[in-house]
Amino acid sequence: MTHTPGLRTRIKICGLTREQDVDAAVQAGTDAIGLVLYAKSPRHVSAARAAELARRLPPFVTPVLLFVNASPDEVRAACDLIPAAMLQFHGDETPDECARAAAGRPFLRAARIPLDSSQSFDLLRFASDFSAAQALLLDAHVEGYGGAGKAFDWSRIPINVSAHLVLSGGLTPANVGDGIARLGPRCRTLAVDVSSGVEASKGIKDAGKIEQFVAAVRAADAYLGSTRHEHLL
Ligand SMILES: O=C(O)c1ccccc1NCC(=O)[C@H](O)[C@H](O)COP(=O)(O)O
Repeated sequence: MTHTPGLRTRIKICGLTREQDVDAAVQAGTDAIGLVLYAKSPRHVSAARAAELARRLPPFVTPVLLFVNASPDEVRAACDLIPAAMLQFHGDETPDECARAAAGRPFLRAARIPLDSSQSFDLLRFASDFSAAQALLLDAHVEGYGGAGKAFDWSRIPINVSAHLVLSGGLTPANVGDGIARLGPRCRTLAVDVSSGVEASKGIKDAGKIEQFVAAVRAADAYLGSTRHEHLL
């Protein structure tokens, strides 16, 4: 199975810190929001604050708790406050460390693709190592681990990744459609994840940009769906 144009591309908005931004993301029709539980991030929220924000979510919008090299105890304590959460491991965690910290909960594993194309990255090997992950989140390898608004070279993704992928890193309303068109056919299902591209400043989202981002994803899905129908005629 690949991410055929009939499938809706799922949308995650990451790095929310304010109630009005959670409401804007929900209102725009996103599928998930990311809450950064990494103390060094400018978008950091405490587990208690993440729980407050997650409480605003209606059913079927998933809170995703983002960790960087956190201990299993830290992860468990946050999950106790937000039992419906999915997890995102965005640091240097090994497959065993992810499994131990997740303790059976669904998780995303960030694959940090080097910006310098002379540095190799074996995504197929990574996918095999992290086969317990529900999806691989593709991001640029940046200082500070993520949320830098930098896009990696999408042509580095192999043609056939038999994994569920989340494309992230430097997405904006202007380039997300191109990303969907290029990566959708290479994976099982595709979601997109954005932080900087819908912000007014770090941790402060812009409701208008969120709307534009969601509209661009929907337009790409509709366009790809219609071109597929043309092929079938
Ligand atoms: O947002 C952060 O500050 C952050 C810090 C450390 C690890 C990950 C972080 N964010 C990850 C994300 O927001 C997204 O998953 C992804 O990196 C997209 O970010 P952006 O390029 O800013 O759209």
